[in-house]
Amino acid sequence: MDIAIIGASGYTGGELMRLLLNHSSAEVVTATSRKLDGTPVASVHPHLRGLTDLTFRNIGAGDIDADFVFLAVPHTAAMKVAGTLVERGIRTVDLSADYRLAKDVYEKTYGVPHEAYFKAPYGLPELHRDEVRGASFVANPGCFPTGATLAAAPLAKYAHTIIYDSKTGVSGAGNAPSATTHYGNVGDNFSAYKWTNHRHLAEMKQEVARLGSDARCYFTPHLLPVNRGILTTAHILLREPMEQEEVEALYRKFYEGEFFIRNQRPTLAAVRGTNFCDVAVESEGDRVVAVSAIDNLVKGASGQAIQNMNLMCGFAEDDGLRSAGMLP
Ligand SMILES: NC(=O)C1=CN([C@@H]2O[C@H](COP(=O)(O)OP(=O)(O)OC[C@H]3O[C@@H](n4cnc5c(N)ncnc54)[C@H](OP(=O)(O)O)[C@@H]3O)[C@@H](O)[C@H]2O)C=CC1
Ligand SMILES: CC(=O)N[C@@H](CCC(=O)OP(=O)(O)O)C(=O)O
Repeated sequence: MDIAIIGASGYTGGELMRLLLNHSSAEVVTATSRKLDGTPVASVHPHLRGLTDLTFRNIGAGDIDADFVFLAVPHTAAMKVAGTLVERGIRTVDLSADYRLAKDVYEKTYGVPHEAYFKAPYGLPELHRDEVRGASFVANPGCFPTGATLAAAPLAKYAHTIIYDSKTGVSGAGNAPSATTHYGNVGDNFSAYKWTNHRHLAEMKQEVARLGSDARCYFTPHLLPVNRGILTTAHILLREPMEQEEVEALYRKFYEGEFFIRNQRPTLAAVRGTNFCDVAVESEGDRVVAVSAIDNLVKGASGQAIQNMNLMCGFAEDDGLRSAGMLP
Protein backbone atom coordinates (compact mmCIF):
# COMPACT_ATOMS: atom_id res chain seq x y z
CA MET A 1 0.00 0.00 0.00
CA ASP A 2 1.37 3.40 -1.03
CA ILE A 3 1.64 5.99 1.73
CA ALA A 4 1.98 9.76 1.55
CA ILE A 5 3.00 11.89 4.52
CA ILE A 6 1.96 15.53 4.42
CA GLY A 7 4.34 17.51 6.64
CA ALA A 8 7.07 14.86 6.46
CA SER A 9 9.92 17.18 7.47
CA GLY A 10 8.71 17.39 11.08
CA TYR A 11 9.32 15.11 14.03
CA THR A 12 6.18 13.00 13.64
CA GLY A 13 6.76 12.76 9.87
CA GLY A 14 10.27 11.42 10.47
CA GLU A 15 8.93 9.01 13.05
CA LEU A 16 6.25 7.73 10.65
CA MET A 17 8.95 7.02 8.07
CA ARG A 18 11.18 5.28 10.63
CA LEU A 19 8.38 3.01 11.88
CA LEU A 20 6.96 2.25 8.43
CA LEU A 21 10.33 0.84 7.32
CA ASN A 22 9.28 -2.23 9.33
CA HIS A 23 5.72 -2.51 7.99
CA SER A 24 4.94 -5.60 5.93
CA SER A 25 2.45 -3.95 3.52
CA ALA A 26 2.91 -0.17 3.62
CA GLU A 27 5.59 1.87 1.89
CA VAL A 28 6.07 5.62 2.00
CA VAL A 29 6.12 6.85 -1.61
CA THR A 30 5.54 10.58 -1.04
CA ALA A 31 6.93 12.87 1.64
CA THR A 32 5.78 16.46 1.34
CA SER A 33 7.43 19.65 2.54
CA ARG A 34 6.66 23.21 1.51
CA LYS A 35 10.24 24.36 1.99
CA LEU A 36 12.38 21.36 1.04
CA ASP A 37 11.15 20.47 -2.45
CA GLY A 38 13.75 18.24 -4.15
CA THR A 39 15.84 17.77 -1.01
CA PRO A 40 16.62 14.21 0.17
CA VAL A 41 14.54 13.14 3.16
CA ALA A 42 17.77 12.03 4.87
CA SER A 43 19.02 15.61 4.88
CA VAL A 44 16.63 16.48 7.73
CA HIS A 45 16.17 12.92 9.01
CA PRO A 46 19.80 11.70 9.02
CA HIS A 47 18.89 8.56 10.99
CA LEU A 48 17.04 7.38 7.84
CA ARG A 49 20.03 7.73 5.49
CA GLY A 50 20.68 4.52 3.57
CA LEU A 51 17.15 3.32 4.37
CA THR A 52 15.18 5.64 2.08
CA ASP A 53 15.94 7.31 -1.25
CA LEU A 54 12.90 9.60 -1.09
CA THR A 55 13.17 13.31 -1.71
CA PHE A 56 10.67 15.83 -0.36
CA ARG A 57 8.04 17.17 -2.76
CA ASN A 58 6.06 20.37 -2.44
CA ILE A 59 2.69 19.09 -3.62
CA GLY A 60 -0.83 19.62 -2.32
CA ALA A 61 -3.50 17.12 -1.27
CA GLY A 62 -5.12 17.35 -4.71
CA ASP A 63 -1.96 16.02 -6.40
CA ILE A 64 -1.11 13.21 -3.98
CA ASP A 65 -1.02 9.78 -5.60
CA ALA A 66 -1.28 7.32 -2.70
CA ASP A 67 -3.68 4.87 -1.07
CA PHE A 68 -3.29 6.33 2.42
CA VAL A 69 -2.26 9.69 3.86
CA PHE A 70 -0.89 10.77 7.23
CA LEU A 71 -1.46 14.43 7.98
CA ALA A 72 1.52 15.50 10.11
CA VAL A 73 1.03 19.27 9.99
CA PRO A 74 -0.01 21.68 12.75
CA HIS A 75 -3.65 22.17 13.74
CA THR A 76 -5.52 24.60 11.45
CA ALA A 77 -3.26 23.48 8.56
CA ALA A 78 -4.81 19.99 8.60
CA MET A 79 -8.38 21.25 8.21
CA LYS A 80 -7.36 23.05 5.01
CA VAL A 81 -6.62 19.77 3.22
CA ALA A 82 -8.69 17.13 5.05
CA GLY A 83 -11.79 17.77 2.90
CA THR A 84 -9.84 17.24 -0.33
CA LEU A 85 -8.52 13.89 0.89
CA VAL A 86 -12.00 12.76 1.93
CA GLU A 87 -13.50 13.86 -1.41
CA ARG A 88 -10.78 11.96 -3.25
CA GLY A 89 -11.54 8.84 -1.20
CA ILE A 90 -8.02 8.63 0.25
CA ARG A 91 -8.03 7.08 3.72
CA THR A 92 -6.34 9.38 6.22
CA VAL A 93 -5.09 9.63 9.78
CA ASP A 94 -4.79 13.22 10.98
CA LEU A 95 -2.15 13.66 13.70
CA SER A 96 -3.24 17.22 14.44
CA ALA A 97 -5.96 18.35 16.84
CA ASP A 98 -8.37 19.48 14.11
CA TYR A 99 -10.84 16.55 14.27
CA ARG A 100 -10.44 15.34 17.86
CA LEU A 101 -13.18 17.40 19.48
CA ALA A 102 -16.76 18.50 18.84
CA LYS A 103 -16.81 21.65 16.68
CA ASP A 104 -17.90 24.06 19.44
CA VAL A 105 -15.36 22.63 21.91
CA TYR A 106 -12.60 22.86 19.29
CA GLU A 107 -13.40 26.47 18.49
CA LYS A 108 -13.49 27.44 22.15
CA THR A 109 -10.31 25.52 23.03
CA TYR A 110 -8.22 26.60 20.03
CA GLY A 111 -9.72 30.07 19.63
CA VAL A 112 -10.21 29.71 15.87
CA PRO A 113 -13.24 28.94 13.69
CA HIS A 114 -13.27 25.43 12.20
CA GLU A 115 -13.44 25.92 8.46
CA ALA A 116 -14.13 22.35 7.38
CA TYR A 117 -15.67 20.37 10.21
CA PHE A 118 -16.87 16.78 10.02
CA LYS A 119 -17.06 14.06 12.64
CA ALA A 120 -14.22 11.55 12.85
CA PRO A 121 -13.52 8.62 15.18
CA TYR A 122 -11.08 9.43 18.00
CA GLY A 123 -8.20 7.08 17.34
CA LEU A 124 -7.42 5.70 20.75
CA PRO A 125 -7.75 2.03 19.72
CA GLU A 126 -7.86 0.61 23.25
CA LEU A 127 -11.08 2.60 23.82
CA HIS A 128 -12.55 3.08 20.33
CA ARG A 129 -11.33 0.14 18.25
CA ASP A 130 -14.71 -0.64 16.67
CA GLU A 131 -15.18 2.94 15.41
CA VAL A 132 -11.65 3.10 14.00
CA ARG A 133 -11.92 -0.23 12.19
CA GLY A 134 -13.11 0.43 8.69
CA ALA A 135 -13.20 4.25 9.09
CA SER A 136 -11.89 6.35 6.21
CA PHE A 137 -10.67 9.32 8.31
CA VAL A 138 -9.43 9.08 11.91
CA ALA A 139 -8.37 11.81 14.34
CA ASN A 140 -5.22 10.71 16.15
CA PRO A 141 -5.30 11.72 19.85
CA GLY A 142 -2.97 14.23 21.45
CA CYS A 143 0.12 12.95 23.20
CA PHE A 144 -0.87 13.98 26.75
CA PRO A 145 -4.47 12.73 26.44
CA THR A 146 -3.19 9.34 25.24
CA GLY A 147 -1.05 8.69 28.32
CA ALA A 148 -3.48 10.33 30.72
CA THR A 149 -6.61 8.61 29.45
CA LEU A 150 -4.97 5.18 29.37
CA ALA A 151 -3.83 5.69 32.99
CA ALA A 152 -7.28 6.56 34.31
CA ALA A 153 -9.76 4.82 31.96
CA PRO A 154 -10.49 1.67 34.00
CA LEU A 155 -11.37 3.72 37.09
CA ALA A 156 -12.98 6.77 35.47
CA LYS A 157 -16.55 5.80 36.23
CA TYR A 158 -15.76 5.24 39.92
CA ALA A 159 -14.10 8.67 40.32
CA HIS A 160 -15.43 12.07 41.34
CA THR A 161 -12.16 13.87 40.50
CA ILE A 162 -9.13 13.07 38.33
CA ILE A 163 -5.96 15.16 38.49
CA TYR A 164 -3.45 14.53 35.71
CA ASP A 165 0.12 15.63 36.37
CA SER A 166 2.33 15.03 33.32
CA LYS A 167 6.01 15.43 32.51
CA THR A 168 6.98 15.62 28.85
CA GLY A 169 10.07 15.68 26.69
CA VAL A 170 10.72 18.62 24.37
CA SER A 171 10.00 16.84 21.06
CA GLY A 172 6.30 17.30 21.92
CA ALA A 173 6.73 20.90 20.82
CA GLY A 174 7.76 19.95 17.26
CA ASN A 175 11.03 20.74 15.49
CA ALA A 176 10.71 24.51 15.13
CA PRO A 177 13.15 26.31 17.45
CA SER A 178 11.60 28.37 20.24
CA ALA A 179 12.71 30.04 23.45
CA THR A 180 10.78 27.46 25.48
CA THR A 181 12.63 24.53 23.99
CA HIS A 182 16.01 26.24 23.58
CA TYR A 183 18.66 24.02 25.20
CA GLY A 184 19.82 26.77 27.54
CA ASN A 185 16.34 27.05 28.98
CA VAL A 186 15.43 23.34 29.11
CA GLY A 187 18.75 21.59 29.86
CA ASP A 188 19.44 20.99 33.55
CA ASN A 189 16.06 22.54 34.32
CA PHE A 190 12.44 21.58 35.09
CA SER A 191 9.27 23.65 35.11
CA ALA A 192 5.48 23.58 34.85
CA TYR A 193 3.64 25.32 32.02
CA LYS A 194 0.01 26.10 31.18
CA TRP A 195 -0.75 25.18 34.80
CA THR A 196 -4.53 25.21 34.47
CA ASN A 197 -5.44 25.80 30.83
CA HIS A 198 -3.59 23.44 28.49
CA ARG A 199 -5.64 22.73 25.34
CA HIS A 200 -5.35 18.96 25.87
CA LEU A 201 -7.61 19.13 28.93
CA ALA A 202 -10.61 19.30 26.57
CA GLU A 203 -9.66 15.91 25.07
CA MET A 204 -9.14 14.40 28.51
CA LYS A 205 -12.57 15.57 29.64
CA GLN A 206 -14.16 14.27 26.44
CA GLU A 207 -12.75 10.79 26.99
CA VAL A 208 -13.67 10.66 30.67
CA ALA A 209 -17.26 11.60 29.73
CA ARG A 210 -17.30 8.91 27.01
CA LEU A 211 -16.32 6.39 29.69
CA GLY A 212 -19.60 7.21 31.43
CA SER A 213 -18.02 9.36 34.13
CA ASP A 214 -18.94 12.80 35.41
CA ALA A 215 -15.61 13.17 37.23
CA ARG A 216 -14.05 16.64 37.28
CA CYS A 217 -10.70 16.66 35.45
CA TYR A 218 -7.62 18.81 36.01
CA PHE A 219 -4.30 18.81 34.17
CA THR A 220 -0.86 20.39 34.62
CA PRO A 221 2.03 19.65 32.21
CA HIS A 222 5.74 19.96 33.00
CA LEU A 223 8.71 20.18 30.66
CA LEU A 224 11.53 17.71 31.24
CA PRO A 225 15.08 18.10 29.90
CA VAL A 226 14.71 14.94 27.76
CA ASN A 227 13.88 14.51 24.06
CA ARG A 228 11.13 11.91 24.24
CA GLY A 229 8.53 10.57 26.59
CA ILE A 230 5.60 11.49 28.79
CA LEU A 231 5.16 10.23 32.32
CA THR A 232 1.70 10.94 33.71
CA THR A 233 0.69 10.60 37.35
CA ALA A 234 -3.10 10.43 37.56
CA HIS A 235 -4.55 11.08 41.01
CA ILE A 236 -7.93 9.36 40.86
CA LEU A 237 -10.20 10.36 43.74
CA LEU A 238 -12.85 7.70 44.22
CA ARG A 239 -16.46 8.03 45.34
CA GLU A 240 -16.01 4.82 47.40
CA PRO A 241 -12.65 3.45 48.61
CA MET A 242 -11.18 0.44 46.77
CA GLU A 243 -8.54 -2.03 47.90
CA GLN A 244 -5.35 -2.62 45.91
CA GLU A 245 -6.41 -6.11 44.73
CA GLU A 246 -9.74 -4.81 43.47
CA VAL A 247 -8.09 -1.98 41.52
CA GLU A 248 -5.48 -4.29 40.01
CA ALA A 249 -8.18 -6.76 38.95
CA LEU A 250 -10.13 -3.93 37.30
CA TYR A 251 -7.10 -2.82 35.27
CA ARG A 252 -6.21 -6.41 34.33
CA LYS A 253 -9.72 -7.00 33.01
CA PHE A 254 -9.99 -3.64 31.22
CA TYR A 255 -6.72 -4.13 29.35
CA GLU A 256 -6.93 -7.90 28.85
CA GLY A 257 -5.48 -8.81 25.45
CA GLU A 258 -4.18 -5.28 24.77
CA PHE A 259 -0.70 -5.85 23.36
CA PHE A 260 0.39 -2.22 23.72
CA ILE A 261 -0.62 -1.84 27.37
CA ARG A 262 1.88 -3.35 29.77
CA ASN A 263 1.56 -3.62 33.51
CA GLN A 264 4.89 -2.69 35.02
CA ARG A 265 6.41 0.26 36.88
CA PRO A 266 6.37 2.96 34.20
CA THR A 267 9.64 4.59 33.17
CA LEU A 268 10.39 6.67 30.09
CA ALA A 269 13.38 4.52 29.17
CA ALA A 270 11.37 1.30 28.84
CA VAL A 271 8.93 2.76 26.30
CA ARG A 272 11.33 4.99 24.35
CA GLY A 273 10.96 4.43 20.60
CA THR A 274 8.06 1.99 21.13
CA ASN A 275 4.28 2.00 20.86
CA PHE A 276 3.86 0.65 24.39
CA CYS A 277 2.06 2.39 27.21
CA ASP A 278 3.20 1.07 30.57
CA VAL A 279 0.64 1.52 33.35
CA ALA A 280 0.70 0.68 37.07
CA VAL A 281 -1.63 1.52 39.94
CA GLU A 282 -1.44 1.88 43.70
CA SER A 283 -4.45 2.39 45.95
CA GLU A 284 -4.57 4.16 49.30
CA GLY A 285 -8.32 3.67 49.62
CA ASP A 286 -10.12 6.75 48.38
CA ARG A 287 -7.19 7.84 46.15
CA VAL A 288 -5.65 5.66 43.48
CA VAL A 289 -2.39 6.79 41.93
CA ALA A 290 -2.14 5.50 38.36
CA VAL A 291 1.09 6.17 36.49
CA SER A 292 1.62 5.77 32.74
CA ALA A 293 4.62 6.16 30.45
CA ILE A 294 4.57 6.57 26.67
CA ASP A 295 6.89 7.85 23.97
CA ASN A 296 5.12 11.03 22.83
CA LEU A 297 6.31 10.54 19.24
CA VAL A 298 5.21 6.88 19.05
CA LYS A 299 2.16 5.89 21.15
CA GLY A 300 1.57 9.65 21.54
CA ALA A 301 1.64 10.30 17.77
CA SER A 302 3.12 8.34 14.86
CA GLY A 303 2.97 4.81 16.32
CA GLN A 304 -0.65 5.22 17.34
CA ALA A 305 -1.34 6.68 13.86
CA ILE A 306 0.07 3.48 12.31
CA GLN A 307 -1.94 1.37 14.81
CA ASN A 308 -5.02 3.22 13.52
CA MET A 309 -3.99 2.72 9.89
CA ASN A 310 -3.60 -1.00 10.57
CA LEU A 311 -7.14 -1.18 11.97
CA MET A 312 -8.60 0.94 9.15
CA CYS A 313 -6.96 -1.25 6.50
CA GLY A 314 -7.39 -4.68 8.09
CA PHE A 315 -3.67 -5.27 8.74
CA ALA A 316 -2.43 -6.88 11.96
CA GLU A 317 -2.77 -4.12 14.58
CA ASP A 318 0.89 -4.41 15.60
CA ASP A 319 2.35 -4.48 12.05
CA GLY A 320 5.41 -2.22 12.05
CA LEU A 321 5.07 -1.63 15.78
CA ARG A 322 6.64 -4.64 17.49
CA SER A 323 10.04 -3.12 18.17
CA ALA A 324 11.43 -3.22 21.69
CA GLY A 325 12.75 -0.18 23.49
CA MET A 326 16.39 0.40 24.32
CA LEU A 327 17.93 -0.15 27.72
CA PRO A 328 20.04 1.23 29.19
N1 LIG B 1 5.49 16.16 18.48
C1 LIG B 1 4.64 15.41 19.13
O1 LIG B 1 5.01 14.78 20.14
C2 LIG B 1 3.22 15.34 18.71
C3 LIG B 1 2.73 16.06 17.66
N2 LIG B 1 1.40 15.96 17.32
C4 LIG B 1 0.82 16.73 16.22
O2 LIG B 1 1.32 16.24 14.99
C5 LIG B 1 1.44 17.29 14.05
C6 LIG B 1 2.88 17.36 13.58
O3 LIG B 1 3.71 17.57 14.71
P1 LIG B 1 5.29 17.61 14.64
O4 LIG B 1 5.77 16.67 13.63
O5 LIG B 1 5.78 17.51 16.03
O6 LIG B 1 5.48 19.11 14.12
P2 LIG B 1 6.75 19.76 13.43
O7 LIG B 1 6.63 21.21 13.70
O8 LIG B 1 7.98 19.03 13.83
O9 LIG B 1 6.50 19.47 11.89
C7 LIG B 1 5.35 19.86 11.21
C8 LIG B 1 5.69 20.04 9.74
O10 LIG B 1 4.52 20.57 9.10
C9 LIG B 1 4.90 21.52 8.12
N3 LIG B 1 4.08 22.72 8.33
C10 LIG B 1 4.20 23.66 9.31
N4 LIG B 1 3.25 24.60 9.19
C11 LIG B 1 2.51 24.25 8.11
C12 LIG B 1 1.40 24.81 7.45
N5 LIG B 1 0.84 25.95 7.91
N6 LIG B 1 0.90 24.20 6.37
C13 LIG B 1 1.46 23.05 5.90
N7 LIG B 1 2.53 22.46 6.48
C14 LIG B 1 3.04 23.06 7.57
C15 LIG B 1 6.37 21.86 8.30
O11 LIG B 1 7.07 21.36 7.20
P3 LIG B 1 7.59 22.29 6.00
O12 LIG B 1 7.86 23.65 6.57
O13 LIG B 1 8.80 21.57 5.56
O14 LIG B 1 6.47 22.26 5.01
C16 LIG B 1 6.78 21.09 9.56
O15 LIG B 1 8.03 20.45 9.42
C17 LIG B 1 0.99 18.56 14.77
O16 LIG B 1 -0.37 18.80 14.52
C18 LIG B 1 1.22 18.20 16.23
O17 LIG B 1 0.43 18.95 17.07
C19 LIG B 1 0.57 15.11 17.97
C20 LIG B 1 1.01 14.36 19.01
C21 LIG B 1 2.36 14.44 19.50
C1 LIG C 1 6.54 20.08 25.05
C2 LIG C 1 5.32 20.63 24.36
O1 LIG C 1 5.25 21.80 24.05
N1 LIG C 1 4.36 19.77 24.10
C3 LIG C 1 3.19 20.15 23.39
C4 LIG C 1 2.44 18.91 23.09
C5 LIG C 1 1.35 19.19 22.15
C6 LIG C 1 1.15 18.22 21.08
O2 LIG C 1 2.00 17.70 20.45
O3 LIG C 1 -0.12 17.98 20.91
P1 LIG C 1 -1.06 18.31 19.69
O4 LIG C 1 -1.04 17.11 18.88
O5 LIG C 1 -2.40 18.57 20.26
O6 LIG C 1 -0.52 19.51 18.99
C7 LIG C 1 2.32 21.14 24.17
O7 LIG C 1 2.30 21.11 25.39
O8 LIG C 1 1.57 21.90 23.51
